[in-house]
Amino acid sequence: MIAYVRRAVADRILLLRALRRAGPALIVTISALAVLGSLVPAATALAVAFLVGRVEAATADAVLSASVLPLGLFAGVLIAGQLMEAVRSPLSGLAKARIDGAHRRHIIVLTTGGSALDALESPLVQQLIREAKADPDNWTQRTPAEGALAQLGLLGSLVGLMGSFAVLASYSWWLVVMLAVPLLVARMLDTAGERAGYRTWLRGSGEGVHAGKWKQAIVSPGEGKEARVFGLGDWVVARMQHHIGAMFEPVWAVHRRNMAMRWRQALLVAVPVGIAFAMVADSAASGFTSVAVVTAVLSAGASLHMILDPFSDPSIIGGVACLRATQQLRVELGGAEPQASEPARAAPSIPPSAPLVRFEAVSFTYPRTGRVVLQHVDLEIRPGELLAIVGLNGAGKSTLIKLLAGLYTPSSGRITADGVDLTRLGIPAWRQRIAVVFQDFVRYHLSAEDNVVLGRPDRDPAALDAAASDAGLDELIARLPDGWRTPLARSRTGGVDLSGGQWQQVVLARALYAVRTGARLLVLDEPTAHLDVRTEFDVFERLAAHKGDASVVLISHRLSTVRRADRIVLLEHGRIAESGTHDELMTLGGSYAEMFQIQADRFQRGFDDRIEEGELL
Ligand SMILES: Nc1ncnc2c1ncn2[C@@H]1O[C@H](COP(=O)(O)OP(=O)(O)OP(=O)(O)O)[C@@H](O)[C@H]1O
Repeated sequence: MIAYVRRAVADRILLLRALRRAGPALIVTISALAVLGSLVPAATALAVAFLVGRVEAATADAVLSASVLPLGLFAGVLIAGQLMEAVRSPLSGLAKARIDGAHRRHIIVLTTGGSALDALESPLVQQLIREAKADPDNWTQRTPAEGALAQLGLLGSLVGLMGSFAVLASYSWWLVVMLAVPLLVARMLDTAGERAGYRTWLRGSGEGVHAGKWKQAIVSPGEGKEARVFGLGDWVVARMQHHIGAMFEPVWAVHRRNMAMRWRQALLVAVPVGIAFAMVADSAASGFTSVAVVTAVLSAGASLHMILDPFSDPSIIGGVACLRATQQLRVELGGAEPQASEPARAAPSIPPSAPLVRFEAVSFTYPRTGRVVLQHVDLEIRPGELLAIVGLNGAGKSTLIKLLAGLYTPSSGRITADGVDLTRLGIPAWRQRIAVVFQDFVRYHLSAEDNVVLGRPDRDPAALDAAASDAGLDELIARLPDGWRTPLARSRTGGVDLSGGQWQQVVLARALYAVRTGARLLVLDEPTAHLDVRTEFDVFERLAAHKGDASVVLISHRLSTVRRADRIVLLEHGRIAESGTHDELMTLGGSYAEMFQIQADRFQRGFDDRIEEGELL
């Protein structure tokens, strides 16, 4: 019981703290309106009693004149109630936008801050993000603002409750106990039912994720293509319905059970109210109580039901769940309370030149897998060099890049830049120094300019044009209907769709723009996989010509392209098997030489020169 009360108090405090984000003036105004609004039922009861009393006391020909004042008061109370509600509604909307907006920003900062990628892959973290994101997918979810404002309404209700109790107590204190206790118990039962519904939804919310994926498979232009070509429409809809059913059937079952059990609450409310009203009426009939007092008591008793309604408000349950999930998410993602505006933490500064990067005995295992992907990797990326990393599928090339980008930390060993461990350097500072193009880069539905600049501070138009020209993107930009401002998605007004190769040019320009605006280590994970051999070669030449003094790490499956790199590293089963220039590796006659020969033969026979797993003897 003590634990229950303690938790209930903690929940209330959590909700009240969320209110701070709306600003004090707004909250004070909404609170005042809530308190005044909740006094309306008690004031109405008193006005009715006043009216009845005046009518009762008046002679037959003076009834009308005696009614004018109480009727005016009655109307005034009703109109004031309506006006307060009319003002409260938009103010609550404003508070909701402020509170939920700040909360969403908090979640974004939390999930994008630090090197949270490994944590983001955890099913628990994904579940917490779904709960905490304050962006309801369906009717069962609530936001912190909805909970916090409902909590405020509840405080108003408490004041209203006191008002109605005062009216009841003016007749008799036992009436207060007789009506209030069963009502509170009924509300507690309601709340327990609501909580059970919410918990059931939570357990099945993963099904909602699957349903969302199937929905996307139909409506998104990219995935929708396959659904149409293969005639998958009905099948996809059936899958979607299956998951929606799996999510909501148990929730409906709880709600059905809640409704079936509502007779308990009905009895709890109806029996004492019936008895109390009968006793008050009997007292009036016996002449012990005036009709006016009886009217006031009956009205106040009836209004209790209305006032107590918010006690089981699902918004409070949902809002608390959202905030609790946020607290847990913060713990899972590293504990510290992130501040978007917080200045980058003091870190050893790195010079504006290309860094000397060292992998020192780095081993890595993806969380929750147990499989070692990189084993004791010792690797140096020298300032200004063009280093190529090659290897068969699954050798660990992309993993090495993710470690370099600070998306994961080594399971053992360390990575240093100019002798400073990346973890000491601070990942945000390090990320300003490197630009990475991933194999599965994101095609943002933004303008061409935003796709290239992408989050780098201080937009530099000259660097933008220069990067486009370096990447061979300038001709395409000139042909776009609105130049740099054209959205790169046909689903956007005036937008266009680019081919796979054109997208790679955009992404290459993104990397070169980063180099022109401060990055000194450019990392490219198969940036040219969609390009034909000649175009890839051109891109590589451009890169070598325009990288300036930046270092470049390039992953490619096409050995004909990487042969011009300063150094080539062959990764095999997570270990560096060979390292040297193209000529050195060919002389060595190892796996690299064998792969190169196979690709060259294929190319001469008219095939693409990429090599896949299984082709090596
Ligand atoms: N997020 C992840 N969680 C668990 N395992 C992963 C994850 N990403 C990659 N792996 C595993 O790590 C191994 C190395 O993958 P990686 O993507 O680094 O290889 P790669 O050399 O880049 O391959 P490819 O040439 O096909 O891109 C693979 O066995 C892969 O299944």
